[in-house]
Amino acid sequence: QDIKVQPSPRQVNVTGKSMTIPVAFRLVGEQEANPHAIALLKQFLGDRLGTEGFPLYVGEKGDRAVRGAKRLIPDHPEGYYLSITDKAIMLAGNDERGTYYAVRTFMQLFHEGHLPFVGIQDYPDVRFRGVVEGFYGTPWSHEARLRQLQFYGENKLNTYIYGPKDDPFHSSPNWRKPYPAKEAARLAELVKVANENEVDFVWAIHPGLDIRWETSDRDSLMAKFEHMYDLGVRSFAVFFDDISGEGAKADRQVELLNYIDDHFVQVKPDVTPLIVCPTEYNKGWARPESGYLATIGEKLNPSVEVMWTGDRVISEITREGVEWIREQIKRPSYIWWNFPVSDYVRDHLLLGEVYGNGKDIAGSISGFVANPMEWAEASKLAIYCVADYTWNMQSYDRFRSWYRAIRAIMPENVEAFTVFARHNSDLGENVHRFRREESVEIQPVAERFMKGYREGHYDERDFLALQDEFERVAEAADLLLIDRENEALIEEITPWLHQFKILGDAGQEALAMIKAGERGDRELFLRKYNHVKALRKRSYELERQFNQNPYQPGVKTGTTVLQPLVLDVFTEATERFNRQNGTDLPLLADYSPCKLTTNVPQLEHLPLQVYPSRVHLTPLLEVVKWPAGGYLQLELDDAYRIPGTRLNFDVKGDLSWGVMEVSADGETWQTVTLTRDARGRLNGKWEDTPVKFVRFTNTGEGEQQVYLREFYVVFSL
Ligand SMILES: CCCCNC1=N[C@@H]2[C@@H](O)[C@H](O)[C@@H](CO)O[C@@H]2S1
Repeated sequence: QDIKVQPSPRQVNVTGKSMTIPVAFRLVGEQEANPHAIALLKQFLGDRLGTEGFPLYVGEKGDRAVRGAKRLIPDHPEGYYLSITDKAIMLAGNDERGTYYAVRTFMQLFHEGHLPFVGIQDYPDVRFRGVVEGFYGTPWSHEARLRQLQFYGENKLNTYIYGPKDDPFHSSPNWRKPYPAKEAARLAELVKVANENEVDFVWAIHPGLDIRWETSDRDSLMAKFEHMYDLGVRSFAVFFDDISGEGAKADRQVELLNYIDDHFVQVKPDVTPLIVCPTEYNKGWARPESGYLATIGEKLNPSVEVMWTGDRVISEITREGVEWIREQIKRPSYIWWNFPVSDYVRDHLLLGEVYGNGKDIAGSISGFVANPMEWAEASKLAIYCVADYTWNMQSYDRFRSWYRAIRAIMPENVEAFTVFARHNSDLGENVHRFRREESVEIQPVAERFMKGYREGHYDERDFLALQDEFERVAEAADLLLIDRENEALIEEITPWLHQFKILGDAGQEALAMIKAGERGDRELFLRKYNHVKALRKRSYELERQFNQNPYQPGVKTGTTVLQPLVLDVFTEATERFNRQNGTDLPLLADYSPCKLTTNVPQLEHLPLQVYPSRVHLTPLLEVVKWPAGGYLQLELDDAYRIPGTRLNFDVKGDLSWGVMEVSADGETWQTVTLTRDARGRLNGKWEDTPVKFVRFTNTGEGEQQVYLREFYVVFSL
């Protein structure tokens, strides 16, 4: 039978024969083998493991128990040789972690009472593989992290980087302080569980927002690392990302990092290489004239790992891209891949396939860690696929891996979760312009059907296929809402499941409008029309109630194909009904009363949040580089007696470099004085004249670096 092992092993030799599972195994090598591997084996085999029975040899290269396999063990970090014959079983690691991985693979070979006779030689493509908890938003809970570490052990991921932006002891101002006892105990427990799962727990510090380049702060940082070392941490990172000003200076950063490397990492016997997040962390932001990367490349100790997100903040990792950065930093880069992170599209779940990264990049990278969603369980889909991809790139198959991930995470509801994940994978319009495929199978059917329907002749088979898909959507939502196999996951995605149910119902009812219209059954048409409008309203109310946050509040699902299809069918059917019956049934308003124009590159595609009386700009997480002459303008669909504008550029110093203006016609502008309120936000008010345009311009001499925390216009009370 074909061997199903996750991640896909490199070299598998099957004989096609197998044996029934022995009732007892005689363990040989317990004293010398990796204790975590032995513990895992004991936990898995239970009382079948003892001093009698079928021989089971376990150990690392050089151990007596696996002496016979010496030249068969791959000479690669974390590599292993596994063999099952009618004589014995051999689990031989090239190092301690390799032995652990051999056990993990062995556990997956048990199948319906049989063990296949097989020889496996296996090792990972990428040295450091795993997850960086580096997103903005609610940090993962302690329980979620424990489940994650277990999941990484199961999937041969060896790295978890702890760096949640919103943890005050990771970032400013409390990075200087030790953790309080309760948090410290939890971190110590995470380190212990990480070790049991052969995962390096990397603790990251984010000092750049307020670090002073003096020995006092350097000593504070060293003391904090010692504190973390005492908690059991043996892997460390320093994040200099998303900062501006003093903390962003390359030579200062390098001086500090080399000091830490020389006086901490290199002197401790058991600390893994230091990892750094540079300030210029993607090619889009790299400024050769700044010399930042050149300084890193030339002066930073070669043993320090340098992270990189690719050509842009959110981007696919290509061979060309990693070879470019390797030239700059004079070492392989340690990839921080910003997927499935959704802190810039918080109303979406990213459950789609992992694709777009090169299969030929292993030679130019030292690490590959995924930055996940704040939804820990939902992120496992992508993390599973990243484990497969980074272990064995050449054999990676994006669909096979995704499908296996679904089976691993929701074994009792594979079909329902597949339907749900299929339609919750794209991000919608976003500031990074990063998009993912969604509803791939049904998309051509939807497109062909709408075209046919508009031209007056659609294919009934398409109609039925769409009806069937919407039925499956509704069914999947209900099946998953009552699922108990992974309650933590269901709890995370429940708002989206409710939205998904509404979508499934609305799709079926919109299609029923078509049939009622064709039959001239006015009463039935009106029933379906009213039902769809009611569903739409429920959907809006759900958006207002769940997942509220200052960035992208609400709950979006099926936004790329299914939602637009419901709207198109509803609109077309209603317009036809109105023409045939001389009625004026209103359509579903989906307009936006406001347009954004700007010449500030990072703001060009910023989505707007429209509320009944306000228009919000989506706040940005990153530093915005605002060039001289750069402007941001909101144009409303009409002139409103706007009572005011509020903006909150989180900058040190004043905003004298900028001016806020309003206009009724886009020709004559009047300046608005900005006053700062108690929370440091700037409010603009003007006398009571109609306004259609609001703009803010950098009228100063040079580029300004700001955090765009809040910019909204109130246009009716
Ligand atoms: C080289 C690695 C540094 C990456 N640092 C980043 N910081 C931000 C993260 O906290 C966010 O989650 C990510 C996505 O919005 O964007 C950037 S990516």
